[in-house]
Amino acid sequence: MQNITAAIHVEDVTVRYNNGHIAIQNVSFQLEGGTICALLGVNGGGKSTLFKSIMGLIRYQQGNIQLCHLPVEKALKQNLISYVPQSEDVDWQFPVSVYDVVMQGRYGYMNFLRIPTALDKQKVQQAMERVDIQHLADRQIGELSGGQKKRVFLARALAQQSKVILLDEPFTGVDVKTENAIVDLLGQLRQEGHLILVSTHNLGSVPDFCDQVVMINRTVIAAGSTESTFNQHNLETLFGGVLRHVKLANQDLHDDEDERAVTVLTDDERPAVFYGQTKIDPPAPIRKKDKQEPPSC
Ligand SMILES: Nc1ncnc2c1ncn2[C@@H]1O[C@H](COP(=O)(O)OP(=O)(O)OP(=O)(O)O)[C@@H](O)[C@H]1O
Repeated sequence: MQNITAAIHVEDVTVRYNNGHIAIQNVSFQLEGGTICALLGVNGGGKSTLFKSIMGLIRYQQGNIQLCHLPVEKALKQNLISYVPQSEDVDWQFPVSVYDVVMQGRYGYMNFLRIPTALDKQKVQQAMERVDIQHLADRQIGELSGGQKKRVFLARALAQQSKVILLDEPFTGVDVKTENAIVDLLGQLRQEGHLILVSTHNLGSVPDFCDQVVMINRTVIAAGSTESTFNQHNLETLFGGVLRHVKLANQDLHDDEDERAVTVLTDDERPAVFYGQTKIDPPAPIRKKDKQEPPSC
């Protein structure tokens, strides 16, 4: 157990659901510890399916997955991997307290009677404090806000002390403060040698906190360091269009010379600005007295 290092090896994995739909096909990539990797893709691109395959929750028809250089089943038994699911995948009506949910992270260390030891209680307390939810310990999970629920599941992952952490859209529905707190926490976990795979639709923050990127649309479109992979070509291939105002690893993608996505329609003195099909807040109207007169000669 001492020499085990965080790693995910996915090799040529294909998942076909019972209705015949192939959700992911020939997916391959490798990640090592001390890394935060963004998993990016369109809705329905196969991100959750990939997470569930890595967690051993669904079967794949082809290929192989190894966690920390072990078969998935063994890695799960050794508590080497934890999973923060999408909110939609959780039954919030289930009558269980915040403390109990975080304690679930310790189940793998208990025998079948599931009686927590002093160490289990200590780890749960520490995990709740680390994400600042200790004051919510006795609350029912279903009573919490979206951001609080996310933090509860993060605390469960922390209590589990796993080497690999999968997070399925942790930033959906959370405020900026909570998002920043989660990003800070992930940075600390990376420093501690954990491997974090995080799916997100929040492209703007990817270069700020992720050092690796895997782009998936049924199969892997691109994978590698953020610097070499999170670029305009790959993003446009992945999302099938023109992207604007996304901060790339080394530069800003915005380019006013590119007329494909930005249309400025002059409406009297108040221009309307569109990014693709989306109208954004127009700039302040140009007041006549602000207008510069051409220099007189
Ligand atoms: N249980 C299922 N049975 C059949 N098809 C499924 C099942 N779950 C997902 N799918 C299909 O597999 C594809 C991939 O779904 P998945 O949930 O993995 O995508 P995703 O990338 O996580 O999407 P999102 O960004 O919307 O969460 C989709 O076309 C979806 O409709």
